[in-house]
Amino acid sequence: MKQSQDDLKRLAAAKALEFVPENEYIGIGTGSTVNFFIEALGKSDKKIKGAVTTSRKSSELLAQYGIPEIHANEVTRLPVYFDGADEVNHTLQMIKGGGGAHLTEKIVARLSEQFICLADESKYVTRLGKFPVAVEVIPMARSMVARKIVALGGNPELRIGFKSFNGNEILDVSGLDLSKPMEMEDRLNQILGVVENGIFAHDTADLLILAQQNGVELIKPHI
Ligand SMILES: O=C(CO)[C@H](O)[C@H](O)COP(=O)(O)O
Repeated sequence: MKQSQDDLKRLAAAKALEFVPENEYIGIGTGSTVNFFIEALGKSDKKIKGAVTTSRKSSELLAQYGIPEIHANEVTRLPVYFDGADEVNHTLQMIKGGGGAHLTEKIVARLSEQFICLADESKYVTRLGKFPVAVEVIPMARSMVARKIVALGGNPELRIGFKSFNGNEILDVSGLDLSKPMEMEDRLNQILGVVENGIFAHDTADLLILAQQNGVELIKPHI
C-alpha cells in the first residue's frame, strides 16, 4: 500500500534517532517532519542533555516530552542539527522557510558541526526553485525590498497574518532563477531591509535521510 507523506516523514524521523548522540545538546529545527522527530525522540530511551530549538512550536513540543531546552547563546557548538526542508537538491543545498523559521534555523545550523536533513521523497529535486523562497524583511522596508526583488526577476507575495519569531514579515518569492543558488542567496541578503532568506546554499546539509516508498535512503552530497 502506498504510504502517505506523513508516513514517510515519520519514517525519516525514526531513522534520524540513530544519529542522535547521547549526553549532548543537539539542535532541532521546525516543521511537521521535525515534530515527528521530537515525538520519536521523546518516546525513545535516548538521553540527550537538551536541545536548542528554532521556534515556539518546537519548544512547546520539547516541553511536552520533557526534553530540556537550552538557549543558543549558552552553547558554543552543537554536534548535530536535525531539520526538514521544503526542497533539497543533490548537493544538499536546500530551500527552507515554509514555516517562516529560516533565520533561527540558519543560526542553529551554523552553530552545528553536522546538519542532518530529514525529508520525504517529494522534497528531493534536481533543481531548486519550484518552492517559493521565503524572505524575512523588516516591516518598514517591505515595499522597498519587494521592488528590488522584482528587479531580480522574482514575484514577491506577502505572507498574510504571519510574523516571524523576531516580529518581522515574510515575502514568499516565486520565479527567481536559482541556477546559481549561492549567488541568489547572497544577492537577496544584500538588499537593505532583508533579514535573511530561505536559500541554504552555503549552509548545506551533510546528510539527507530520505524516506521513499521503497525504504529510507541515506544520501551524502553529490558534488
Ligand atoms: O524550513 C522549515 C521551516 O521554516 C521546514 O523545515 C520546512 O518548511 C519543511 O517543513 P515540513 O517538515 O513541515 O514539510
